[in-house]
Amino acid sequence: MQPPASAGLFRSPENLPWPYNYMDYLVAGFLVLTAGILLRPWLWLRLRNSKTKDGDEEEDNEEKKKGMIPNGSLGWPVIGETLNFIACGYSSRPVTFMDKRKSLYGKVFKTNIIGTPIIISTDAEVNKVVLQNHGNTFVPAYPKSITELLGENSILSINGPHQKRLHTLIGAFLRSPHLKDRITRDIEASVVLTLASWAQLPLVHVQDEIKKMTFEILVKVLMSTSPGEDMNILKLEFEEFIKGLICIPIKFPGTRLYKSLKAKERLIKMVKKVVEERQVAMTTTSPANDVVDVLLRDGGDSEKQSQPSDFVSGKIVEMMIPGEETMPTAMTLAVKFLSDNPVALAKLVEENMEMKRRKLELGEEYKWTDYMSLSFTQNVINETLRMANIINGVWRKALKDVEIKGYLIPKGWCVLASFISVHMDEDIYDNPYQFDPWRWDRINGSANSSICFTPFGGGQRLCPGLELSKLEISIFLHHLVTRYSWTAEEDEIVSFPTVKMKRRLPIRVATVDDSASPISLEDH
Ligand code: HEM
Repeated sequence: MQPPASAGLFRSPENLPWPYNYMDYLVAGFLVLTAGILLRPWLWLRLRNSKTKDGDEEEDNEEKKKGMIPNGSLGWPVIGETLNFIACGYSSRPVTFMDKRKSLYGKVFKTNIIGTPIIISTDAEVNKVVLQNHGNTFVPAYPKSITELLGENSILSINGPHQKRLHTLIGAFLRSPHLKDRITRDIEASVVLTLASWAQLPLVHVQDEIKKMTFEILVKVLMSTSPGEDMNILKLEFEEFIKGLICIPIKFPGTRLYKSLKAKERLIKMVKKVVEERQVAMTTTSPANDVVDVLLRDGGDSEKQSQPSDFVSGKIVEMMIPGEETMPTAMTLAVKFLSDNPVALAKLVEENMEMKRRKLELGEEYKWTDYMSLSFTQNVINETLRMANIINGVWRKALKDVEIKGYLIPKGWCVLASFISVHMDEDIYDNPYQFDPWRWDRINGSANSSICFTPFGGGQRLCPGLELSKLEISIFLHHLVTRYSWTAEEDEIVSFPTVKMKRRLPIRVATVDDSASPISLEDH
């Protein structure tokens, strides 16, 4: 019998026996194997969630007892719903991905992104539970490139008592009035100089120009290094290092990940030099001046031992990551939203000019508490953070089966607690796409305000830089609006892979009031 003309994946060249030649078997075998491997997670997900007629009754009951895996679609094999997720991220409304599924399946739904089963929560109460756990139920889940670059013991990925201890230690320092008193002067100096330089330029790309300033402030807080040659090298190495945070996780000479790991080594070496010098001159009598001091002194009382310099240098480099990108983005977007909302800007100018006049009359310099007492300015900052969604949610992995509000999150699955969905939910915020700083006068103090507003996360991993960030933005806005005016060119926000201005927010700055001020360039 002859094979049909189309039979065989590779047609037998001559008279090899029917049905197929050895190449056909090889290729068919390969395809079956590949399909098997690729389909496995998808099939597993289907099976895990389906209630088959002949399914194990005991397991079925157990599932009922524990709640149900949320509804949703797992999309295509392997790629799941990744393409749609990314496409929405690139659009002007990244929350569309969530909104569409929320209307189909409810506030908590399942999906599959890059072959990973994920439960996405757009429910503020579920998010609260995910954030609040103590590291024994949910652990941070980052892409492989990030875990490689952070290392196993990074402050961003460790769990349990060690994380709690470090978090408390660093948080207490960053919130301390001693730091805020001291750092206010440094922030003012950087802001005043930066803004003065902007007024000299024909066009300022806020997103780029602001980065230098926020990095300098961050490094001052972490290790007291002042602007200069070392700072410039540190910044260059850091930029090289973070380029690898989102990349293909392949590590050999020439790859992005490899270059970033090398930059991290050089960065740690530079920081270590500062740490070792500090170790020699260390006293414990005066309050800690920076995070290096805090970490070196840790354990001084109870264990009578300082942390080794390797450990401290590693932590300092890791702490540059969460502060470096978020701060400039928050300030850039504040400028953007104010440019688009002249009424809010006028109110902001009024409040800040009023404080400036008062301080001048009293002949006092600003205290950090003055900046933080400006209620409309704080409203502007909250509204910016709500709409900006710089960290649009946090990813966690479940260490065991967990039930929240009747939803089962199975062991091994990822959960995305979506902050952006809550921040842009019209049932929570009326006209969520409208920049309305006045809304915070209505919201503040209401029952759900804290769980529905989480730009800094919450629970065990609540951002320890929260208060410092707000202080820094307040100082920046104060000096911007009391001394300068600006016109912004057309630009739009993009949200993927991180929040950015498409054209880096070009503005033209003009000096409106260089008269006497509690702060002047000469002070610095
Ligand atoms: C507008 C600015 C900022 C935003 C929106 C922001 C947001 C966040 C969020 C959402 C988290 C929680 C991540 C999670 O739960 O996995 C976080 C954690 C963290 N942030 Fe910030 N952050 C900002 C500025 C800063 C600054 C200036 C610093 C440093 C001085 C900082 C240091 C940290 C650290 C160390 C963590 C990890 C805490 C832990 O896991 O224990 N952040 N931040």
